[in-house]
Amino acid sequence: MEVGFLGLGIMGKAMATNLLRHGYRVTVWNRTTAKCQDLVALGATVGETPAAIVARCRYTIAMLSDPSAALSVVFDKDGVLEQIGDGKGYIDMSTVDAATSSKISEAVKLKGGAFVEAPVSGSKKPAEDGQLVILAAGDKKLYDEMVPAFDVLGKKSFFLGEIGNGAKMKLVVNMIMGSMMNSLSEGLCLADKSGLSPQTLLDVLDLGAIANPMFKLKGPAMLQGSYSPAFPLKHQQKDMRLALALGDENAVSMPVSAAANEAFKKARSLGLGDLDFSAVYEVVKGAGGSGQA
Ligand SMILES: NC(=O)C1=CN([C@@H]2O[C@H](COP(=O)(O)OP(=O)(O)OC[C@H]3O[C@@H](n4cnc5c(N)ncnc54)[C@H](OP(=O)(O)O)[C@@H]3O)[C@@H](O)[C@H]2O)C=CC1
Ligand SMILES: O=CC(=O)O
Repeated sequence: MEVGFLGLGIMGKAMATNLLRHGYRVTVWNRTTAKCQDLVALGATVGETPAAIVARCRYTIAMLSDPSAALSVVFDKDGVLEQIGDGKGYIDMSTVDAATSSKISEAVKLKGGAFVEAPVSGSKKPAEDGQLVILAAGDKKLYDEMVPAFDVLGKKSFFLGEIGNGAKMKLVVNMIMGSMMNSLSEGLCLADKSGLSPQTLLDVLDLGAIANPMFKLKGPAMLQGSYSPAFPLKHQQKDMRLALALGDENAVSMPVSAAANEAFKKARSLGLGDLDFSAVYEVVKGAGGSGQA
């Protein structure tokens, strides 16, 4: 099966690599062309533009940073829309809001193509290991056709119905994750400032009812001040922002998430946006260290 792949960032590179390793023929495009080279070494072909990829491939997957990138790759010159049509499927796995997804879906359908949104839960390592959780919605026939590829990329796919439901589910999940990361950061700080060992706190957490893979994976690195990006902080803040907008639309009060978003915004303003989202710990530590008891 031949698949086009747009966007070779942290996630896209790992996902396209998995498809190649499982025997898919993959044609890749990335805005910064140099990032295609590692994939070419693994057997990928390079397409010159998103439109050229869609012209060549029956199915094209995108994994792009945010709503503006997702829209640009579809609607701009040499974009997906120029070549999408009957018999072609477009699958956007980026984390965006439901309105962005709906706009893309409507445009693709108007041209006779099929569209599935399929954001993923799981970071760089799950992407490398084919262990993502796929939150799909939209055209059910296209979804069914994509299941073999989703099975390569992930450990479980959910089909959530109409367009927008995948985007919303992903935003709810990441809103919870962002709040949890802030809570962990505050806990590590409080342990430290009150004379406890933060490492012992991690050990205690790991044995109790709130043990989770994120605390286990990120906690020790945070204590080392090591924030090599698996999930860039700027993307986590984008997800908090979009989740809060979903809360606005639905009149859901989310003070915990709003506070977490402020911490991520502060981290971005300090130039930490390209680090892992766990770098929000630096902001919390800074606040805790202000000496205002
Ligand atoms: N990293 C993670 O742990 C996870 C991320 N996600 C989501 O997946 C998506 C990708 O994340 P990730 O791979 O980490 O992000 P990266 O920042 O590593 O990659 C972003 C990709 O988007 C491309 N891009 C950005 N702006 C544009 C634009 N205007 N036009 C065309 N291409 C553009 C980049 O191209 P270029 O190389 O030229 O900059 C790059 O290929 C995001 O929506 C993120 O929220 C979901 C689950 C986990
Ligand atoms: O979106 C990030 C993730 O880890 O999932």
